[in-house]
Amino acid sequence: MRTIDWRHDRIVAIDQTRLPHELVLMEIDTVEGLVDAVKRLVIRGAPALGAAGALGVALAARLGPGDPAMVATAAAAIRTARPTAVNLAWGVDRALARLPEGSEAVVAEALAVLEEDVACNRALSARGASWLTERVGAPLAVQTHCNAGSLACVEWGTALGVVRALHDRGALAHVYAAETRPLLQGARLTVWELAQMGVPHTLVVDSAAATVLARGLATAVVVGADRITANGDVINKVGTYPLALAAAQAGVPMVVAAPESTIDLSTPTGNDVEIEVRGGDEIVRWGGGEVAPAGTGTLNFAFDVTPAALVTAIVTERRVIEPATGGRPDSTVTGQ
Ligand SMILES: CSC[C@H]1O[C@H](OP(=O)(O)O)[C@H](O)[C@@H]1O
Repeated sequence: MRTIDWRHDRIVAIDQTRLPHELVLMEIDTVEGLVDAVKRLVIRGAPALGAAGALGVALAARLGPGDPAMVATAAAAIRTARPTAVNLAWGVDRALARLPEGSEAVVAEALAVLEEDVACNRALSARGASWLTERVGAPLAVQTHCNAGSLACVEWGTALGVVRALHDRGALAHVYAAETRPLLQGARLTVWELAQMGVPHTLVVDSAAATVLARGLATAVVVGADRITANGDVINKVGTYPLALAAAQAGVPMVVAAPESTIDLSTPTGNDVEIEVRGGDEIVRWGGGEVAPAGTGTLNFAFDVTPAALVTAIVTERRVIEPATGGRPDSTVTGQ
C-alpha cells in the first residue's frame, strides 16, 4: 500500500495521525482538504509532501479545467501549508509547469513525481547501505530520529529505506529509534514500520540517543531531511542537531538519506531557511491532558539545522556527498 496515491481523480493517503493503532485511508477531493491534511500532518515527510504538492495541483486542475487563476491560487495555498520541507514547493512547481498543456498533462506530471520518488528511494537506499557497509562494517546498529520511512515518502523510505536495504542484505543487527517529541513520529510511525519489516528495534527517549551512541550501542546515525542547502547544511526534525553533536563526540558517522529533490541549491545555508514553529498545544498537551501548568509559554521548533561540518555523508539516488570533509551539494566535489 502506498502512503499517498491518486485514485479516480482524488488523493488517497494514509492518515498518519491515526497510526499506530488504526490504519485509515483518507480520501481528499478538495484543495482545502489537502491543505488541512498537510498542516495536521495527516500527510507528512518531505518526499510525501512533494507528492502531495504535485497531486494537489492535479486535483485543482481537474476541479477547474480552463481556470488557470483558480489553479494558481490553489497552488499558492498548498505551497505555503508548511514552510520548511523544500519538496512541497518543488512538487507544486513540477505539476504547475505543465498547466499550459491542460489538466491531463498536470495529472501525468504528478503521477511521474510519485513513480520517481519510489525509484529514487530504492536507489539511494542501496547506495546508503553499500556506503555504510564499506565504511563502518557489518552488521550495523543504527540510531534513527523521527520517521523517514515509507510513511514519509510514496513508498520504501529514505533513512528507513537504507535500514530496509541493510536488513535485506543481512547487514543490520539492530535499530534504536528515538521517540521524537512532541508528535512522536519515532514511537508511533518508525517503530510501526520496523515491526512491519521484522527489524529488531528498541525505542528510546530522545535525550537517551546520545548515551546509545556514547556507549557504542549504535554504530551509525541515519536520518532523513526536509531541506539540504547549497553548502550541505541539513534541516531536519528538531533533535537532529544535538544527535549530530553526540555522533561527532562518539566518532559515529552521521548519515543523511534524501533524494536530490530535497537539495535546495537556491538557498545558501541553513540560516536562510524558515524553521516552522508549531502550536504550543503539541508540547503541553498529551493523551488528552495537560502536562504543563495552564498558560505555560512554549517555543515549538518543528525542525533544526545541522551544520555541514557535522554531516559525515549525504546519500542521494545519484551520489554520496561528504560535507564533513569538504564535499558540497553545489559542486562536483563529493568529499574524500
Ligand atoms: C524523509 S523526510 C522525513 C522528515 O520529515 C519529518 O518531518 P515531519 O514529520 O514534521 O513532516 C522529519 O523531519 C523527517 O526526518
